[in-house]
Amino acid sequence: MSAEANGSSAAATTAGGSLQSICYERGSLRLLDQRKLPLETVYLDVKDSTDGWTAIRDMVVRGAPAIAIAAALSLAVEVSNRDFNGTSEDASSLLIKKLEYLVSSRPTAVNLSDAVEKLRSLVLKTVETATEAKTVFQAYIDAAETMLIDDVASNKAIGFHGAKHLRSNLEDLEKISVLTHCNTGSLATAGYGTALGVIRALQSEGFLEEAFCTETRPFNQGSRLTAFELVHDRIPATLIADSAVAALMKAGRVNAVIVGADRIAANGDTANKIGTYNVALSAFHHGIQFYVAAPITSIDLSISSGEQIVIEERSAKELLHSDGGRGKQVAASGISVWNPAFDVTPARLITAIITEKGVIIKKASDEAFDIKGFIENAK
Ligand SMILES: CSC[C@@H](O)[C@@H](O)C(=O)COP(=O)(O)O
Repeated sequence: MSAEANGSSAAATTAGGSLQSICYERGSLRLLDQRKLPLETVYLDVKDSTDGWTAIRDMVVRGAPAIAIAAALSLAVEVSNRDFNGTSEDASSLLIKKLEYLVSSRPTAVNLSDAVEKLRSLVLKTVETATEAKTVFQAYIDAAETMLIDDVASNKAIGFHGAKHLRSNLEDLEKISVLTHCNTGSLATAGYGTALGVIRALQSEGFLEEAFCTETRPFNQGSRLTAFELVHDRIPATLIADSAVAALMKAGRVNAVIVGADRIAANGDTANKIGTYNVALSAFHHGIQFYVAAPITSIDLSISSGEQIVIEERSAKELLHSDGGRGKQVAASGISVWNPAFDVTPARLITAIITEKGVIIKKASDEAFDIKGFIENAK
């Protein structure tokens, strides 16, 4: 993976004005190094799946949809640029082996394993009729590129459904203030964002009073990335420490919470960035609506509850040192550390789940969601 320093913050902006963490054209993939934001805009060249795996594990690119797309495209670039003398079966085995490797980069977000499974099935289907390796590679590249395009459309639909739902649910308010946690914006997706996409939609409809973003320790996705996106889009916004959430709610300054998801179980239990559960408990105590905004690809119907979600644990250094592990030591030497990257918010604390197909709500008496039924009806 090679670094290409790119002097101005305009480098992280598309012609259309939205921030872009994944810059792709056939045969070339560059990822915005999110570890360096907001102070430096540096793109790293990703030449193959090994670079893709490293970029995901080391948090160059992060956020559930973005890591799935970056993984898929890193392999697309690898096969676009290589001379290959094998058969279609050889091409298929190579792709499947590399997909299995890519899925091992981070465990919690289901979007990555969902993308890998879809691409794997596509490769296996293609090889049934393809006689040449290049046909298998081409089918793979086309499918990976479609994932990039589809994600932006899906996020815009989440924004639309979310804003509509919140406007009707909070119709007695002229404008609302929304709290979010972690980063779920353009940087965490192919563009626009999920929870932050809903905030963008509320803002463009004139219904947003103010957005609050938490720091999201220890990696500071909120203070470094969400704050960066909110300032970039000129959305009225205030940064708070994670520990200020309850006080902010008690002061009556939040009307709704909207967060993203890394994996949603069939009953609606949701894994998201560590600290989300604290925010949900606080919202529940203060009678504030708590929404999850995520694409259908973040739903894992193979697990019945959040207890089955594997939670990634990250390096102690992220807590022991400042700047998410990249700065100087700030904790006492010798202390032991527990650093889970995600937690699970139980479905009973979640008001509704906003997807690109509409909003999943509970029956009044239910604590869980019927997500399977919703998806079947939405087909
Ligand atoms: C649209 S991104 C949704 C989630 O992936 C996001 O809220 C989150 O938890 C990201 O965690 P990260 O560790 O930064 O990858």
